[in-house]
Amino acid sequence: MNNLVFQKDRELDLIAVGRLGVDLNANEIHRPMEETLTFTKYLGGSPANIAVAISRLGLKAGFIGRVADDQLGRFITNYLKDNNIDSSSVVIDKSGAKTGLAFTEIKSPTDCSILMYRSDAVDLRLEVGDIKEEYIKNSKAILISGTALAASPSREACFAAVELARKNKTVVFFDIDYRPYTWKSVEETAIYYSLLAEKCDVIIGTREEFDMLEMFSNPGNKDDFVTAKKWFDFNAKIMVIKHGKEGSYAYTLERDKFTGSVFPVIPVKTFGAGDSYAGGFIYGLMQGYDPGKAMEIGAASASIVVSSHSCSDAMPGIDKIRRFIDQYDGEKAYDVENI
Ligand SMILES: Nc1ncnc2c1ncn2[C@@H]1O[C@H](COP(=O)(O)OP(=O)(O)O)[C@@H](O)[C@H]1O
Ligand SMILES: O=C(O)C[C@@H](O)[C@H](O)C(=O)COP(=O)(O)O
Repeated sequence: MNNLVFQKDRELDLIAVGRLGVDLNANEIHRPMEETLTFTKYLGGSPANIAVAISRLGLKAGFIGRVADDQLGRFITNYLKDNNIDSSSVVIDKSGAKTGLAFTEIKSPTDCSILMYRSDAVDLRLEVGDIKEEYIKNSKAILISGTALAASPSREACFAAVELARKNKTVVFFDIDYRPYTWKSVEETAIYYSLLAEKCDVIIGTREEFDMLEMFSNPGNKDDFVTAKKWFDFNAKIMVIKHGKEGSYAYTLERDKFTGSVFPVIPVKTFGAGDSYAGGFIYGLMQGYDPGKAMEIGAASASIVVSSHSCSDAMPGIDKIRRFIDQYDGEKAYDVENI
């Protein structure tokens, strides 16, 4: 059981809001990108990955975002449709703005990096007019991915989506997803993130992300409980603070603390952990599980995804997650294709 109230009789379970992008993951792994010859193209963008996770877990996901009116935009919308994600609120942008690209470098299981191409990124063209109350009213929850706050008009569109969600009792999840290169300054980031966080029901972020968020209100704080309490004084009901492969903690408004399990693996690459974790965790909460059990599903999903080449395409269904938990046998490399 958990303290969230999801409205019944809504067609959609979760609407993700924000970035639809493309990941280009190096095929020749364990090499620097300078020497990479070929890449595989996948759907990318943190909220897009989470929408795929939710859909693979058997819930009905929708998306609010903008895609370019070109081949990559069509690749993205086709991928959403093929994955049973409602794309009726994905707007085809005619301004000439381009899809954000994430080139990934996999030098070793722990040394990975992302080279982003995001000038005039189309996802940040999302407008308030793209946010339809009827759509949000028809979903049990929405998820805002923090990068969508980096610039106008996408920033205002996110605030509008959250206001409409609150008005219609649609639960608001906020995944901080802080990508420094998208922002002008850390001060600007902290201010807008904090303003949005005040309005959200569940906030998910890493310890470092909360350090950024609290740079004015709690400078130097490293205590997760102090962080959680700050947001409980606004609207938060569940707070999740992640500590990489050390695991994660959830705090509830009722002052319960849950320690998330972690299934350490020797990964193929490090990225994709946060998105798969968020997808599994949200799924668990929507099943009515307590935060501890929901975090276990998120952690197992993350272990599967970091053991795979892609983020979106590797998102597992619940049976695969359960089989992984059953077969888990300590920190080693897992052939997750065959679980
Ligand atoms: N190498 C790993 N092996 C197994 N699980 C991992 C690994 N790295 C991360 N995870 C899982 O993914 C969760 C989220 O990872 P984290 O790195 O904190 O997120 P982010 O990708 O947003 O920085 C962790 O709490 C943990 O459960
Ligand atoms: O979010 C992006 O634009 C890139 C993602 O698709 C990428 O694969 C990634 O960085 C995943 O994020 P994480 O789950 O927080 O590691």
